[in-house]
Amino acid sequence: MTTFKELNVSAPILKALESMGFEEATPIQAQTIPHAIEGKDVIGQAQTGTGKTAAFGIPMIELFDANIKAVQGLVVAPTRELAIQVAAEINRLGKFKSIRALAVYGGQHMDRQIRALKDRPQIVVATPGRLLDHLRRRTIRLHDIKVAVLDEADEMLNMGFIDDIKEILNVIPTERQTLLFSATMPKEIREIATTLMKQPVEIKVKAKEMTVENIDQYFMEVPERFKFDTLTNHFDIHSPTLAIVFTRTKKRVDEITDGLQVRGFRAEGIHGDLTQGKRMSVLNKFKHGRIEVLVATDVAARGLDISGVTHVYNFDIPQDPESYVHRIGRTGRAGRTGEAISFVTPREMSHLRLIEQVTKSKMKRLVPPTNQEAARGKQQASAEKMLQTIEKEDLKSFNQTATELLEDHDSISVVSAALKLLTKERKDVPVRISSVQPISVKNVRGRESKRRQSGSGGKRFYGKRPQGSGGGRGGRRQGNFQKRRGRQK
Ligand SMILES: Nc1ncnc2c1ncn2[C@@H]1O[C@H](COP(=O)(O)OP(=O)(O)OP(=O)(O)O)[C@@H](O)[C@H]1O
Ligand SMILES: [Mg+2]
Repeated sequence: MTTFKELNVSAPILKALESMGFEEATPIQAQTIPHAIEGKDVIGQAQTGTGKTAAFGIPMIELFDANIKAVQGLVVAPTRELAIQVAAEINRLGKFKSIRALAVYGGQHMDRQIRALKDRPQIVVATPGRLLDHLRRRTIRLHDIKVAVLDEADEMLNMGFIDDIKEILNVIPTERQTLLFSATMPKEIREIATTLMKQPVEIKVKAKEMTVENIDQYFMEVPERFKFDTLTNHFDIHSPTLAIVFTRTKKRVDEITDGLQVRGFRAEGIHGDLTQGKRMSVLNKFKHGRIEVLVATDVAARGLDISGVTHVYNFDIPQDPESYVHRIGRTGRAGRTGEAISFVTPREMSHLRLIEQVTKSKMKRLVPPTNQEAARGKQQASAEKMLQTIEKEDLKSFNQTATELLEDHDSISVVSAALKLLTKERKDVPVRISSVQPISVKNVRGRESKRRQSGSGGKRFYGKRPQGSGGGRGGRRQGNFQKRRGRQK
């Protein structure tokens, strides 16, 4: 265990860390902060939710001068929401040293951003497209940059972003320090990365699996046409509190969201075709628990830190193993537990095995729940509500009526009626989700060989990915109830 003081972090940052409730450095922080403060280039790889943001945020704040009114640090992140989140975390860390970070991203008014940039924040956290816009309009100067960070580095250096990143890095002085972070770093990407760096120190927090061990991983073999009913049945049994449901296309995000709403779940979708205002409002609702299910493309797969996500569903299994790691990493963060459930069509079983192999993790098979089990699950949730009321509430004022009821009716009928009233009628409206091609190892190989022909020699496909994600949360109440009854999960 390493304290931040032992890492020679200065007083204003220690004060901020204390106010944030960070008591000890996480392993990636303990291992990277000293090298980064020394001025070394670093490639840092550690599992999802283990504090990589502060691992690059703290050294930047330490190295920068609040009196210099110029952008001294740049963080590039793949999505707008992530840029906003990273800037917010850096602002919390830098508060007592007056180091400010500004998020610069697409979908926001250019004028407003230009004005904010004129205030000369010390750190800019940007998405690549918008940053290039500013560079071309000369509304941002990157000449004083001392440290450049690629968060989600492997994503930033895949085929979809590499040219933008090179264009950005070309503008930054070569004596810069470059820091790269991600939970995944495929070998091919690591090779590209090192060409952009100066003798980087490579830090890989040793872990048996690429995924976090406090996420329980499951899969269900379920034909495409039964996926949606399986999802709502699972919700009924586990009553998720906050869940993300990841799916492959924007269209499916919309369809699943609509279907969930029709069936009475508080769900909203997020994907790249929505306005920035809508994306933010959906995410905020989810963060504050005003919706229980977030349906998403991979746009929400990387980096987002939403506390209390209990369940991640892969409604569609992701194309590549890295995407799997990042998607399920939206739960089980900062030492918490979580569950990940992946739906796999029979033809995709070999793809699931490939994901297990690459991530060195094992998913346990779950049998898809039946409608009867779902109906019973909902009753149990109601029973749990009743038990909690018995334990916590003062029921004296109801006693007289209860006694009268029991004089005329047997207790089973009275309790059954109470349960019926408490249990939400399931709106069994048929929902049709338009189907997609199953992913198969063959598909992936096809793309690989295309990539090899283009001379990249990669083992897997790292092209621009579809954006999306989703989620939900589930059943602590239910779990307690079942435990009391001594039932297995
Ligand atoms: N030393 C610490 N002590 C306690 N909490 C911490 C510490 N460092 C970071 N955290 C918290 O842990 C959570 C996860 O951190 P962060 O988002 O930086 O993870 P990450 O490694 O970047 O994950 P991902 O790979 O998903 O991007 C955040 O809520 C963060 O505030
Ligand atoms: Mg991160």
